[in-house]
Amino acid sequence: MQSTVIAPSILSADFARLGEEVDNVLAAGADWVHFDVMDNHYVPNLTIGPMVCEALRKHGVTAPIDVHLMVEPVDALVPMFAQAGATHISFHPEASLHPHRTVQLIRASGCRPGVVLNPGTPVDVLDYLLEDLEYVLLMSVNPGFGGQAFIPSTLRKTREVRARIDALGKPIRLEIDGGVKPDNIGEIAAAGADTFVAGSAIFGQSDYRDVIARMKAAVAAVR
Ligand SMILES: O=C(CO)[C@H](O)[C@H](O)COP(=O)(O)O
Repeated sequence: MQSTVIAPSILSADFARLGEEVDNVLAAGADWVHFDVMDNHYVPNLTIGPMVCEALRKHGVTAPIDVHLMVEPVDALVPMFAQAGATHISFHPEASLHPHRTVQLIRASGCRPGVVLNPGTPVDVLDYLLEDLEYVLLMSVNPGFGGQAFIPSTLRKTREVRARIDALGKPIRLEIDGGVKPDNIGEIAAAGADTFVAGSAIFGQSDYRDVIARMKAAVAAVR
């Protein structure tokens, strides 16, 4: 079983104080930094690029940086993020002309590859990709914005992908992103997830340590 990872999404951080916000969530017990890249093309929003990732590394952040590319096309950004200090890079397979080649490119760039399934994307997209991945990211909201409600069918999809990973027998992480909160993270973990992205649930609270501890306790109670 993979260790539990809590990955705060900096989409909900105070961007005017980003370095300090990231320091604070990591000091409060977060494991990874989740870095949402939106291009106003693949998704109807615009966020941050490799320069901000590099700035976090220069600021002294040493934790894994989990870059979620909500962009189309994908490949040109992969080496840029690898160079900027990303450790994990995930992308939406329908946004790449050759998704398997993109997986190879991420690995060749020195990062861990993941693919992202939107709420309406069938799990079959994993058929010929899963064995070459380090993680699968299931979106539990439609991508583009923080603060949306968790879509319940994600639990069924989480169980389906968990079964595929277990059948393969490889240490592939199963990450869930969107509407994850202390009061639903337990059932998400029980469905088979081990890696949890949370934006508004963490950055919307004043006490990051308390909310991260409550999330980890809820996961530990079912794993
Ligand atoms: O990828 C995302 C949106 O596309 C965000 O990471 C996600 O929505 C997290 O925000 P919240 O926890 O507030 O739902």
